[in-house]
Amino acid sequence: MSLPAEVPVEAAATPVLLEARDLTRILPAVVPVTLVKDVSFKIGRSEFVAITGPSGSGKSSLLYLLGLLDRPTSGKVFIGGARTDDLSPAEMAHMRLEKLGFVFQFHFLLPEFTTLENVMIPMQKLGKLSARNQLDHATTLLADLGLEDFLHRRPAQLSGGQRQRVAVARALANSPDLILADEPTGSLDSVATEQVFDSLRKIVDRQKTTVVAVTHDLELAARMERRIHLVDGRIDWDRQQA
Ligand SMILES: Nc1ncnc2c1ncn2[C@@H]1O[C@H](COP(=O)(O)OP(=O)(O)OP(=O)(O)O)[C@@H](O)[C@H]1O
Repeated sequence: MSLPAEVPVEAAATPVLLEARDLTRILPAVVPVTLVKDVSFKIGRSEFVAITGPSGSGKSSLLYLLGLLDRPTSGKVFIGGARTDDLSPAEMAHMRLEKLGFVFQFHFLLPEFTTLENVMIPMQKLGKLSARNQLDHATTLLADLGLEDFLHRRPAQLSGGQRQRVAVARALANSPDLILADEPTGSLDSVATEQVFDSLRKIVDRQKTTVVAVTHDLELAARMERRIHLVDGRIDWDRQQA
């Protein structure tokens, strides 16, 4: 069943953390390519939101705009009520480091570093914690995700699911308000998918972090509280789920 475009969801019960306002992204070319068109929504704190849609519908492009990895052609992204369109590239990078965490389909862990070191890297970059506290925080995050026995292993010595959970821990390193995940379970088997999904669920429930995840897995999408469905770069529908 297809609902009319941009069905409004109920007013968010929690304060708005992320707002997309009339986002459009067009790639300039001889024949311009529209990746995202007139997308608007508000996402509250500690919401767990799936972005779904057919291949090529603009899911990743939208996530890059929300994550300040790309700039819209028109429209704005607000994070914590603050506009982001007037930020310099350096300010955008700082906001990504401080407020956002990213999980991609492939883990992008640094192969020469251990699990602990990979999780500590974003903390070192932000420079807010002492070395001792970085170590303690990374150890706690990894233990929370069931990885306490793998702290000193390198990525090649871990399973796919373990690697992806390390990537989730790394995304949490600087206690972000928002985790953006692009097909976080896309390269995993069903057991590892379940483990990674549980990790994300824990983050939402325990730490009240907002998670927005692009997924092709409709069974997983059905287990998130809200689903935004894209078709041809536009919101086809946006629904709260039981
Ligand atoms: N650099 C680019 N140049 C030309 N077209 C592009 C570029 N990047 C994306 N596109 C096109 O924009 C559209 C949206 O791409 P996007 O990757 O956001 O879709 P998606 O929904 O994430 O797809 P998938 O589910 O297959 O990953 C697609 O038609 C894609 O081919």
